[in-house]
Amino acid sequence: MERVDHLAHERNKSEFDVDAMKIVWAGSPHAFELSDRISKLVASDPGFRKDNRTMLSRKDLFKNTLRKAAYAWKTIVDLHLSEEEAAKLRFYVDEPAYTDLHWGMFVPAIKGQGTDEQQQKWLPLAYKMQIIGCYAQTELGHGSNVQGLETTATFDPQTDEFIIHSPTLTSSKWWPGGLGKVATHAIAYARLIVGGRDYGVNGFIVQLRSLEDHSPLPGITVGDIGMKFGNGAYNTMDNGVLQFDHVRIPRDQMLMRVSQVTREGKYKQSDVPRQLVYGTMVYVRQTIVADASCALSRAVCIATRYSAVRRQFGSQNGGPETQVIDYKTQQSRLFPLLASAYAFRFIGEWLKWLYTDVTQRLQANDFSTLPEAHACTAGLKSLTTTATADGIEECRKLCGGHGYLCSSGLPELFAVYVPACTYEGDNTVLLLQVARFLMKTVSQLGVKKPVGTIGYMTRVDHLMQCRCGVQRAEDWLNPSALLEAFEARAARMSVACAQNLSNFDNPEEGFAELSADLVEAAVAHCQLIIVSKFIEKLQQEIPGKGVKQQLEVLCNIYTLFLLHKHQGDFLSTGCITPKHASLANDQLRSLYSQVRPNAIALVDAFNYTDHFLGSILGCYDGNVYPKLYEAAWEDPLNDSVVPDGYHQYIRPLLKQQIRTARL
Ligand SMILES: CC/C=C\C/C=C\C/C=C\C/C=C\C/C=C\CCCC(=O)SCCNC(=O)CCNC(=O)[C@H](O)C(C)(C)COP(=O)(O)OP(=O)(O)OC[C@H]1O[C@@H](n2cnc3c(N)ncnc32)[C@H](O)[C@@H]1OP(=O)(O)O
Ligand SMILES: Cc1cc2nc3c(=O)[nH]c(=O)nc-3n(C[C@H](O)[C@H](O)[C@H](O)COP(=O)(O)OP(=O)(O)OC[C@H]3O[C@@H](n4cnc5c(N)ncnc54)[C@H](O)[C@@H]3O)c2cc1C
Repeated sequence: MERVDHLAHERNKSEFDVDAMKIVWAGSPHAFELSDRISKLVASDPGFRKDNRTMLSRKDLFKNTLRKAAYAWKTIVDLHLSEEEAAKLRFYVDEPAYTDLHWGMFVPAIKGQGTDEQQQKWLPLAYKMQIIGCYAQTELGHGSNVQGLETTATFDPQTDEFIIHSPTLTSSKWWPGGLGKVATHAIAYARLIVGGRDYGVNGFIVQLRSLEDHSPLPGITVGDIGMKFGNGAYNTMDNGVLQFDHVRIPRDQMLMRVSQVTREGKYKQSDVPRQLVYGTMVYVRQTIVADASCALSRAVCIATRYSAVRRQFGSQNGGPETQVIDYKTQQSRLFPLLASAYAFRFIGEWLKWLYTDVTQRLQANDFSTLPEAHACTAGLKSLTTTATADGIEECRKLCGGHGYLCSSGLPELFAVYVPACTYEGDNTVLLLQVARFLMKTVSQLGVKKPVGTIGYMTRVDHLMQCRCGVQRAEDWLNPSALLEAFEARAARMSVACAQNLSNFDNPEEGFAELSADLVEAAVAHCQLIIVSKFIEKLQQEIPGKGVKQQLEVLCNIYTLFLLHKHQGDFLSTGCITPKHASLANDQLRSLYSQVRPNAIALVDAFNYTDHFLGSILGCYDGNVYPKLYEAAWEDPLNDSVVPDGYHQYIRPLLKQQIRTARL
């Protein structure tokens, strides 16, 4: 049967080269080819079907995930996929699994915190999946406060071993993914105790389960922590609980890049900063930022395609009703999210560069950029995950009632994504880290020259008093005007916090009291980073007809939308006047009209297969209604016309004979 493209008229309207935009989105021709090939491979393989996930019981769901993970591994081995191809394959399989933590945290923790010998011993086993690892840091009583962890690792010089122990209920490890039912090993974080002295938290490689029959080793109590938010969703993951009862491990299973314990029981600190114990979190926060654009673009693709298909009101003389994408309110909710998806794509790319740079510097014993890398990864993780989680939910609402159906793909996407606001650092806690970095920067102005993402602070005197030069709406398209407004707002908010802090005798008390303002200053700083990197990206040559122009429109939408949303900050700090705010709003409306004819092509540029999108509302051909209708009949509840339970619970009701005065 011939397939009709219900969105063809939309695709014909586009004013730019979609294939060239696909390459910009992917990052390079190589990245595009890789992504395109692997996504099609996964989509065409029935072994990776995922349309029944929300209907399965937890046990069936979990077993199905185990099957898929094993099948993915077999595919990787059989096809001799490279590391890069294998990672893409896992991404397109699109099912949270223990493998995320094995490859995403266990392996990086050994690479980042293990000595050369430890890497040589453990990495080959992990690469071949002869051991499966997880990252066991969080405990029942402490997640954010890593220094408050209670698990102990006490050195026993008699046997040259550490004794890993959970002294209290609250010291039980709680949350690690992959731990509950699968991992054979953990990087467990514990307080290092040597000669009766507490040297703080360190990582240890601990075997949890037998490699023969998978039973927990002596002294290990381990299990799953139970159902989480949403059907399907993150319940494919076995987040676990773990208690140690005096478990002994050899001394060389302490990760010893940052500090060491000798055979004689001497504690030694390397000349690398102690904060490198937190290095895996910096790495994963960076990957989470890169991943945010994937989740947001997916939701935006669904909502944009469906908004072009859906019609409500406005029929003239029996003609077609209005496509909901043509309503200005729909555009003002949807297009900033489309622009954010692109903005997050580019900030993810930049953060990857920053992370690579800091890693190379660390290898050369240059630790100078570590605080900035920590602040950037923490702040951008917080900003992008909050905006993405909120954005997915907004996309659900943009799809009206049908967005609430699991077959829209949006409920599951939201349920899988929303814990990103919590894991790898609660988003507020992370913004407070950024605020500390900003306050330190302001307090050292004149002593230490701010560089990198805080380089704008060198012009603090100018930024504290500059006036916005915008006179007409179009002036807001000038990148310098936009940048200066964002820099001035960030600088003024930080300086105001620093001044207020100086009124407190005890700085920590002041920090706690002013923490809500500090979080807002941190948000302003992080938004400035995203805006400035988007603008920088557009200063490069970007090939393809009309591609750069579309990206300029999106960059302006992203920036002016933020200015509109946070106009309270801009007005109260005197960076702009109400007139400037009103002109920005006029310009924003004009930009929405410019993006409208290109909206479908801009989401096509994500190059998502229907399999990956997992959404009837977002399907490429826009043939939504027949697919929704068919899918309804496939629900197990429709297996029989008369439901199970009719004879027990419905018929007796209908047949009851109640004699009361009223009836
Ligand atoms: C897993 C990935 C899989 C696949 C990859 C593919 C895609 C990825 C996309 C998605 C991921 C998908 C699935 C993953 C799912 C779940 C994984 C979740 C895993 C976890 O959650 S692991 C547990 C994470 N836990 C946390 O994040 C805890 C948060 N808390 C902290 O980080 C810290 O405790 C703190 C920073 C909040 C405070 O610590 P502190 O009290 O010790 O610090 P101080 O405030 O006193 O600071 C001291 C000093 O150190 C500096 N600092 C702090 N942290 C760091 C750091 N990380 N790096 C460098 N420096 C750091 C701080 O600035 C201070 O410096 P100063 O100069 O002294 O001021
Ligand atoms: C799905 C999922 C997967 C996870 N996977 C892993 C894993 O693989 N390995 C692992 O080790 N951990 C994992 N975690 C745990 C995760 O890292 C922690 O939950 C996270 O770091 C937050 O810590 P918490 O739960 O202690 O939150 P809390 O710190 O208890 O936060 C509760 C509230 O207190 C606020 N708060 C806390 N401290 C402050 C402060 N100083 N100032 C102001 N407000 C504050 C927070 O903003 C929040 O609103 C996972 C969690 C989830 C949800």
